[in-house]
Amino acid sequence: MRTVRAPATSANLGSGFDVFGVALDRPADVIRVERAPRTTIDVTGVGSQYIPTDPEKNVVGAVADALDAPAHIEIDKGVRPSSGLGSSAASAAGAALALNALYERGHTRTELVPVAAEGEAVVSGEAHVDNVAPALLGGFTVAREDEVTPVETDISLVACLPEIAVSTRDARRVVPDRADMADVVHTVGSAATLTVGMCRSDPELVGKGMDERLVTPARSELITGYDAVRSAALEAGATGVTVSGAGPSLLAVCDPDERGRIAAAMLDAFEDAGVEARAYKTRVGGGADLF
Ligand SMILES: Nc1ncnc2c1ncn2[C@@H]1O[C@H](COP(=O)(O)OP(=O)(O)O)[C@@H](O)[C@H]1O
Ligand SMILES: N[C@@H](CCOP(=O)(O)O)C(=O)O
Repeated sequence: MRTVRAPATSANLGSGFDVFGVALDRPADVIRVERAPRTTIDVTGVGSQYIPTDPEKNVVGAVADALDAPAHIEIDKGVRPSSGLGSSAASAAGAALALNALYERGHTRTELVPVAAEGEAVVSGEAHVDNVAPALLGGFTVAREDEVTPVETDISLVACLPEIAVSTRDARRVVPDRADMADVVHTVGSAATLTVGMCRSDPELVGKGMDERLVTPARSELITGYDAVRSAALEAGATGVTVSGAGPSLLAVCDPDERGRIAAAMLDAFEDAGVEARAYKTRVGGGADLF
């Protein structure tokens, strides 16, 4: 038997749609795998009632197929599904690392990124790697078609998850097909600023670099209370706030000591909008741990 703790992740960070991602030090899924003649799946934990156990429909089934590694797979969910916190990616990355060890396949973590992305294709229709890359490699990751670059960084965050479900598949449908050149130039400037901020562990630059006008405006409309919660976080000291992944979570960047105040302000603003929410005071963390 092998066990993996696989972290939540936050993709996009505003200006890096389908490119940027960070591993969060909490919450996380725990995946246990045991050799078996065919793949079977048990799911417990947060939101487990919404997660299929059919290997054709659960992300870990696609990962087991891709590695030719049938197993009994137990998933203890710490990352709620349809959260914008890489719930499906945590399970896919965790299963990839655990099954690779169980069957001694010998793949590196970097080689497991496209394997785990096969799981993402099951739920969102596309094998995007911006969540599975940080879930496996840790830190801040920049994903291109042909490679992923991980960067170690020390950045504090608050992730605020409202009791709203936004599926990644639905949130991809609202992304515009075309962009105005001025908005593209603005986004490139933001993405570059954010990248420098991550390399320097500078929350001011990271927060500034989240700003963009291509994808976030359409997606924020799917989140009740978004504008009020974002303003509350900025007033409480966040250096930048945006939609986490495809939503509905919001991600705020800040100094470590400001996390409590920002979390409270975001929860209050969601409550005023009639939405229950929970907040994670977190930071950019490491990749999945294999036990
Ligand atoms: N192991 C899994 N963990 C989480 N969600 C899963 C898993 N397997 C399949 N799913 C399905 O994936 C969808 C959630 O994925 P997604 O919409 O990408 O949300 P998130 O942003 O949290 O990753 C849900 O419909 C859920 O039932
Ligand atoms: N780049 C993807 C990221 C989806 O992240 P998730 O955590 O919401 O699954 C997108 O923006 O669609």
